[in-house]
Amino acid sequence: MTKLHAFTVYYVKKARNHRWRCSDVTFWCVDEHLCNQWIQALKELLEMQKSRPKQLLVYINPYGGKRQGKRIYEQKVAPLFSLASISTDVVITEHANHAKDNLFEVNIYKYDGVVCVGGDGMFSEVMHGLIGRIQKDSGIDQNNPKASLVQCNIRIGIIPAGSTDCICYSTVGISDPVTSALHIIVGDCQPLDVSSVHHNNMFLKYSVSLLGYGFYGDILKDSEKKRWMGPMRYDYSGFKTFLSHHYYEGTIAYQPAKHTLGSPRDKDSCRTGCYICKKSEQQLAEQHKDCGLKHEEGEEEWKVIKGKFLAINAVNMSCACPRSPKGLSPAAHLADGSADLILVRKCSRFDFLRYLVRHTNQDDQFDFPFVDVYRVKSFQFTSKLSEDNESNVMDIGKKRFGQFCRDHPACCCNIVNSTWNCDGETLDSSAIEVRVHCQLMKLFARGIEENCKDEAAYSQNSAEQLL
Ligand SMILES: CCCCCCCCCCCCC/C=C/[C@@H](O)[C@H](COP(=O)(O)O)NC(=O)CCCCC
Ligand SMILES: Nc1ncnc2c1ncn2[C@@H]1O[C@H](COP(=O)(O)OP(=O)(O)O)[C@@H](O)[C@H]1O
Ligand SMILES: [Ca+2]
Repeated sequence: MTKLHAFTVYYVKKARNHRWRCSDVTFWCVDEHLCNQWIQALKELLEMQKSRPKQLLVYINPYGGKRQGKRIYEQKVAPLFSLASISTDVVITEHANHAKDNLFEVNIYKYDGVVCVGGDGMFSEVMHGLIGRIQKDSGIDQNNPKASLVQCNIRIGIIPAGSTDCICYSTVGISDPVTSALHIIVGDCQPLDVSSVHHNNMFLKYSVSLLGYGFYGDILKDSEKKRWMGPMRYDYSGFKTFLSHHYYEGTIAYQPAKHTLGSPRDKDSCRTGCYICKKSEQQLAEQHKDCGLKHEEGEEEWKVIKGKFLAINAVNMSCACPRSPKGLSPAAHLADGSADLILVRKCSRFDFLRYLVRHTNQDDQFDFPFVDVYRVKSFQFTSKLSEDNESNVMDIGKKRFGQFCRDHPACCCNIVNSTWNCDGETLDSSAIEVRVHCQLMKLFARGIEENCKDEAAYSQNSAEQLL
């Protein structure tokens, strides 16, 4: 009998709904020399793909979402990394801020990327560690709201194992650990806008997805006490917050994003290879070339809006997630240097419910007289309460009354502050200054791909990426 020689090629197979799977094909050959030539040629081809990571630093939050992070990583992700010859240093976090603090201590420059296994909160922690570390190493003071921050070129990979997983869903199109692991292995790169949040020249946080005051801030504050419920806590607190129907009075000042081509009411969404984000990338490169001539932001116009709001949401991306597959702002861009500022004014409970329901169907959620949306590059918010406090017109009795009303479910009074929800973390201050930093960081992702039209297209694409 003739002796057969063989080698197996592992590759990415694209399935429905942006899901990727690892598949394999084995080649048989009678000629051993020919077989080895094939193996050598394939290895050389893979070696030429410089964007593929070889060494990764992995942080796992064992308590995120349904507490499955460790199992998901060990069973679904680690075997794929090992198949792709990626070496890893794995840290299972022991407390909040473990990953962030660790990123200030380790030699991050020896890694091709950092992977976080968890939800948006865990991603936020890793992002703060990386961006903070790069600024520290570059001598940039994060407390200066006008500082030009240094871009972070170490990519972050997200293995979704949290409660909302909006950043993963909005950049990949699905919350699926295997799909995300494969995007990391093939070395995808998706730049991402990051907003910096300051209060009185003091750095508070960075945000990449939702910065929400009012409705989403109140949901988060209430849901933190119910962490034991897992992802369901958001449904419980969402329902409770909807019933409480609190509105908040305040002033917003914003600078429109004039540099970008799109608008929040566009019908087209940001997709892989988005030309609007590419244009912003070119503008950024030009700005870096002649940084001395950079337009001073302070000189550009500010628009001011005062009012009573049920929700103030600033989103750097669509914020699509399994709860709302089109997101809070379906036409927001991942990397155009702008955020969409959504103002939901005081309205009836019924109208607010109609607004919320439109996040789950095809109808336009901005087509309401009480909803306004602006594409901005920076904004500031001051609540009526802090304005009053500053001008000393607030007496202690009024403050006490505020506390009383907040705890009273039937009362929608407006003399207490809400909390800012910053990518799932609460902020201590209600008065904030926000500035969008175009493409400050990068993810192992490629944005959401246009849907394949038919089965033939699936099989055509399937052999595209070898592992
Ligand atoms: C009548 C049905 C109405 C349903 C409306 C649903 C609209 C949902 C929009 C959700 C936007 C989510 C934006 C992302 C926020 C996350 O950063 C944050 C933290 O995530 P994680 O760390 O993974 O827990 N999640 C939230 O703030 C939860 C919002 C829940 C809203 C119900
Ligand atoms: N070992 C740990 N124990 C407690 N909290 C942690 C731990 N590791 C990370 N965290 C914190 O948990 C928070 C939520 O994590 P995340 O993974 O986003 O889960 P979820 O999506 O369920 O909120 C993050 O802000 C992170 O700082
Ligand atoms: Ca953006």
